[in-house]
Amino acid sequence: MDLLSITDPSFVKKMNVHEMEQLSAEIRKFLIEKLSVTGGHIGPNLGVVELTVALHHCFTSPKDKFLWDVGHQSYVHKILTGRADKFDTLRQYKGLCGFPKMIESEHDVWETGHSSTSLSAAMGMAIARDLKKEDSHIVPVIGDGALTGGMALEALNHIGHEKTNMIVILNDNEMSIAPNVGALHNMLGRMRTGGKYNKLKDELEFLLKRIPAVGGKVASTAERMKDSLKYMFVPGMFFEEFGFTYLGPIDGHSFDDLIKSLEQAKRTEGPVLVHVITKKGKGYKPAESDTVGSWHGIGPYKMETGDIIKSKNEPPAWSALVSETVREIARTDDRIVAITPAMPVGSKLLGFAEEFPDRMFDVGIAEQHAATVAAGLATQGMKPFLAIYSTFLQRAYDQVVHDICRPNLNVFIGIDRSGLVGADGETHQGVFDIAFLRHLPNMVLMMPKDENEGRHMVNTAIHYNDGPIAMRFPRGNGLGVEMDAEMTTIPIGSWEVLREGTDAAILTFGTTIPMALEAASALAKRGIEVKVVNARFIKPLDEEMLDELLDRNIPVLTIEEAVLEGGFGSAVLEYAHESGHHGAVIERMGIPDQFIEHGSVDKLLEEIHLTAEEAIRKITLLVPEKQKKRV
Ligand SMILES: Cc1ncc(C[n+]2csc(CCOP(=O)(O)OP(=O)(O)O)c2C)c(N)n1
Ligand SMILES: CC(=O)[C@@H](O)[C@H](O)COP(=O)(O)O
Ligand SMILES: [Mg+2]
Repeated sequence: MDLLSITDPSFVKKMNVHEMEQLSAEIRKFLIEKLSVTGGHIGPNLGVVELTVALHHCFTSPKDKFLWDVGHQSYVHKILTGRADKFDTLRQYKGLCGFPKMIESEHDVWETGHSSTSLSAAMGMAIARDLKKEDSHIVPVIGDGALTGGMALEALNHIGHEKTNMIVILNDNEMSIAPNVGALHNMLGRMRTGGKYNKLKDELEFLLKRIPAVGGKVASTAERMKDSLKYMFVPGMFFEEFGFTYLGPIDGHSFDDLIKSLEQAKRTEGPVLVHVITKKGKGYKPAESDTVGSWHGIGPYKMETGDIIKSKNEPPAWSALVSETVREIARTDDRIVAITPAMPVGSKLLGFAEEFPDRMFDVGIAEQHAATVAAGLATQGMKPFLAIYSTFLQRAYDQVVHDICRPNLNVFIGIDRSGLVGADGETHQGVFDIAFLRHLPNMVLMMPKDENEGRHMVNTAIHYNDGPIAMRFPRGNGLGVEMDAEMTTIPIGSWEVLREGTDAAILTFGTTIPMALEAASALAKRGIEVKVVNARFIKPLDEEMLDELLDRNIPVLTIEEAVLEGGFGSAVLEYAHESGHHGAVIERMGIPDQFIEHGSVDKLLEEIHLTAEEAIRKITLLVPEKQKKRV
């Protein structure tokens, strides 16, 4: 069928198994073709084609509510709900979002992007349904990786206690981004093979009943022992213990299995968990054979070969630069321990893990746990390196406050993907970390201007022993600058003058430095001399340099690729006020008070006027006498 002609998913309900198999083949082909051009989360989506088709066959969306945990695997759902025609714009500016988006469709009932929220939201919807005496199925789909998120456990605990009608689909493909980790994962592994338990039980009963006279009695005892037998083979029946009816494990690519189990789940009172076994990347060899996690989320690729299309000799990715520098220092400093909450691939920690297998911990999707493990390590004189995306650090805010800053522990937080990340959009922009870290006592927060300064900053952080220190760095590659042979340390709280000027000053750091220098050189052509300062320490400020600037009463423009509210510019305003510079002329540029959607970073910067042109405009207005002289 023509996927582009789909307007709503009701057609799936009338399909037989053969037709659904055909539809699945077409969807797979469509995804492989489209994503070879746009990039995206190809692996997760190829793994849930049959599952998603079966869900739309057995349930009636949006009356029945599908919640896609993390949401990166919702492309098939988007195709079946009339959005196939938008896939050429996937994750692009004003295009199709890569995650569920209520504004796109009534079939997207819950927005995700951050992991492990679906069960809690589903519980909220189920409680509302029951209070309003409505009749619908609430069907969260959660992956084995997302299940390692603490919120999921909190939700299981509540749902099982309330015995709320809900059908949880556990999409188990043994992968998080990288191979999944943890005791939960191991337990699921035993459950996956647990299917043998049922066969073993039948064989045992059959044999026992053949023993003349006593056999029957023994068989019935064995029947009574069934649960303990089950306990022997299916560890703890974890979900049943939580009050769920456990169905599975079933083949997530077999419509017979899927439909039988989903229909049984619909007839079952109380919370049900259907354990569905799928293969990530199913149907596309390069993705299906991926055991590392490279095909979880990917850029454009050559469809025929699976070769990733990448521009040649790029400078190193920031994540690799930071993690490899930590690895280099770790060779002579055995205090260093690296911790990642399920992002070993994105944080480029596989090399560190290979060289120091005892000193790298992937704790699963458990940012709160990761932060407090780091704190615990620091109490014992170790030097933990918490490698974490800015957006996911939001999950561990209280642990940073309560367990790291308050006791003033020597934790080094590498805040990756700081600033706009682009295609992942609203849920992933790393723009809040300055605002939620700057106000924490004892916290040092810095951002390097390029990868050479980044190496010196990592070295500074490792050798800083006066409490928590965080270095934020962007998604993507460095500037390709020359690297110093030797690593040094940078004095904490010291800024750097990049360009002299007497008419105005721009204070900025990291990714917005090139734009500031561009603005300054354009203004110089108009006779306006602008000082550009690398304000590489967001906390503490370089008060000496700031005093010198403010004492000269020259206008100051702060620029940051982070939210304005409570950001670096706010810190400068606060300082000017508190230091008695009440007449200071200070303007700010940064992320406005709104969520920034998906699109290329350049396009997003343009949309929010975080550009050299805007800096020029603001500075020109700030130095009117120079402007008049021009006329
Ligand atoms: C709070 C949070 N931490 C980390 C991530 C990054 N992340 C996105 S998908 C993913 C793995 C999810 O694994 P699973 O739920 O099993 O889904 P699958 O990709 O296997 O379908 C991770 C760690 C995230 N989205 N949210
Ligand atoms: C869905 C999710 O949260 C991750 O897959 C995320 O998209 C990874 O981001 P990077 O591509 O920046 O590593
Ligand atoms: Mg998984």
